Amino acid sequence: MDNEADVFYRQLPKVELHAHLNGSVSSQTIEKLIKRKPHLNIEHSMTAIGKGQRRTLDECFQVFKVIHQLVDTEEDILMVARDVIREFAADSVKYLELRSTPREEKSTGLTKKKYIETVIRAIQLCKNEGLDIDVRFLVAIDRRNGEKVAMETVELAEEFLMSSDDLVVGLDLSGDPTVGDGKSLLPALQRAKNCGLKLSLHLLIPLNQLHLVPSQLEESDLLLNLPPDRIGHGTFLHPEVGGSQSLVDKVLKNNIPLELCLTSNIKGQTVPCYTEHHFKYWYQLGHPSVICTDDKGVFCTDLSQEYQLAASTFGLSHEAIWKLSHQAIDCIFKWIDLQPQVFH
Ligand SMILES: CC(C)=CCNc1ncnc2c1ncn2[C@@H]1O[C@H](COP(=O)(O)O)[C@@H](O)[C@H]1O
Repeated sequence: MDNEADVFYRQLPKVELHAHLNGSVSSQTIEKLIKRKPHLNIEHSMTAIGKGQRRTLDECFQVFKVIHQLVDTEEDILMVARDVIREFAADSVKYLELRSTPREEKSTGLTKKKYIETVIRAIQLCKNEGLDIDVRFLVAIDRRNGEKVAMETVELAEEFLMSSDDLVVGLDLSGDPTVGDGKSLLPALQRAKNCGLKLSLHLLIPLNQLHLVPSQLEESDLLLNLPPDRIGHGTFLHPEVGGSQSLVDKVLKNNIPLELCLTSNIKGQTVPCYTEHHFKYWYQLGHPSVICTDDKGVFCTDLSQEYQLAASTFGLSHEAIWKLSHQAIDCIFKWIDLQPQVFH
């Protein structure tokens, strides 16, 4: 990215609302982690999906397991979070919401509480460095871990909502969509909502699952009834891709912004190609659709590149892209009390 058009995307003030911490680790940081843990015999090819490559959903989730092996101490989390924040700042991201699943690692003494505290410390250190970026945190629930862990995670998030000086703003529901039962997580999500945590929920079904698993459509319907404050991916909501008009109507009625991650969906094969990405459907409806990276490290991308891809795929002018990035800013004012001048 270095010609005049690229500079436009690079300099565009952007908002990143959907970034999983451990999926956002750059190759430079992975190199540092590999050096710290040579005994794991992890190669860089095991932690990223390169240009033109695609993986099954299951293979994508295996990649996260490899990265988790590399990031298992407080020091690792601190380094990873600081590097990720600096990289987003260097890409002119002015507001970043990181999300991450607190993990316990008995062998290193890491607890879920220390995990969250460490991410918060990284955010504060970056603030002290004077980086031009406002960073907030969503505590994530991995649906694989079931309802008990989900409820414990909500309780932990609730504690930090009170004590983190507005840095912890909400809760994310993520993880392999083919695993676990979203319905059983409803009480935890409802509790989160009741205590003032904002909810961003992954509604993501792989293409090859469509029509085969009606329970997943039912699950999405139930999750939409909460309703969430934002939707991650929303890959199958509209009727043309196996969803339904009633799902679409719920999203429209509640004006729930969508976090859309183009390259992630192509490389993870939940969408067949860029031109068929559901961005087009929601954008044409004029619905708040926020371009995001999902896992910039794993999918070898960044937010500038994702905006540029949206523009070239769907024929958007610089003016339209500017409006799109502004619409993303509007989405966050509903969540937090931010000074608008941050973006000027
Ligand atoms: C192909 C593909 C992975 C598509 C969509 N992307 C995702 N969908 C659902 N959960 C995710 C996705 N990307 C990352 N995650 C969640 O984020 C975790 C990694 O970040 P962290 O450890 O929470 O900091 C993964 O283990 C997974 O639970």
